Amino acid sequence: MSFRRIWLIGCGNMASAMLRRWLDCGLDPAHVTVVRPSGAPVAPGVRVVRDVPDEPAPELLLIGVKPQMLGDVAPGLQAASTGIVLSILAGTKLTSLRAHFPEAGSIVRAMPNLPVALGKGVVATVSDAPIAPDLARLLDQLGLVEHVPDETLFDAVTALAGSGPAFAYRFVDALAKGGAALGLDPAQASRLALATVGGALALARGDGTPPGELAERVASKGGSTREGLNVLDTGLDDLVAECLAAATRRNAELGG
Ligand SMILES: NC(=O)C1=CN([C@@H]2O[C@H](COP(=O)(O)OP(=O)(O)OC[C@H]3O[C@@H](n4cnc5c(N)ncnc54)[C@H](OP(=O)(O)O)[C@@H]3O)[C@@H](O)[C@H]2O)C=CC1
Ligand SMILES: O=C(O)[C@@H]1CCC=N1
Repeated sequence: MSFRRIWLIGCGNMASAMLRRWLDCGLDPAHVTVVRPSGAPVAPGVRVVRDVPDEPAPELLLIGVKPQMLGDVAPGLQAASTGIVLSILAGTKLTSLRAHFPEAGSIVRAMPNLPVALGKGVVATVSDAPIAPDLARLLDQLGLVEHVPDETLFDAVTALAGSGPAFAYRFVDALAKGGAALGLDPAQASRLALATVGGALALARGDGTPPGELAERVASKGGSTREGLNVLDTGLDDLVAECLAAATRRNAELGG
């Protein structure tokens, strides 16, 4: 048995990426209702409404609005939140979610990232009860699922995995810009950067060799890669650590 009634409250960049994957994996669109102020269509067969329907509560209620909106939307969701509440809100803790949804059967906090649209994302979870098998199946379809039982680490997980795609895209852009600065055609440099990083990650994933070791394999002794790595090694680790710390701090602020 899988869920027959799933409501998504908000369907922006992140929730729509999750829904896209679930529909691709065979979720019946007739089982899905999206509540969004714009009423913008989502996918064929998915009901989209502007207001919370006056109907029996869904089995799964996904909260996909911005964290700052939670206080506005929660009062209108009391009757709708008696099943499983799944929150993807950055920063927002289980205790806060429980306060907003006191009647929820269970509350699951998940932190997905955009590649879930292709089933190649990451979803970190923490919950106030064991995750129901039907929900676990849906989450598994999104990519790597990591349970993070210590919720105090969730802001850091959000920085690394939730925001991580943005940081990775910045690196790809920097590679392309660097190539263009050396005279390559910018469009060609972008293609080269994306294909190079995509291929490098595919190799790392398939190979099982730690990325640090793979980097050493590219850097032939006395060769040019070493010269480049020497430059990165003067500050990349510190810069990325600062980047994650800044994002982690902001997640904590968003949580109030
Ligand atoms: N973007 C990402 O990569 C990630 C985001 N998240 C989390 O996902 C959540 C959403 O982020 P994101 O998708 O980027 O944001 P978006 O701005 O893309 O989407 C926000 C959604 O909220 C909807 N909305 C606004 N007000 C209401 C309301 N009153 N009732 C119902 N829906 C409403 C909007 O509706 P409409 O479309 O009609 O305007 C929109 O669909 C955040 O909490 C964020 O922390 C987590 C991990 C990664
Ligand atoms: O930027 C944000 O607030 C959210 C959290 C993780 C990714 N996007």
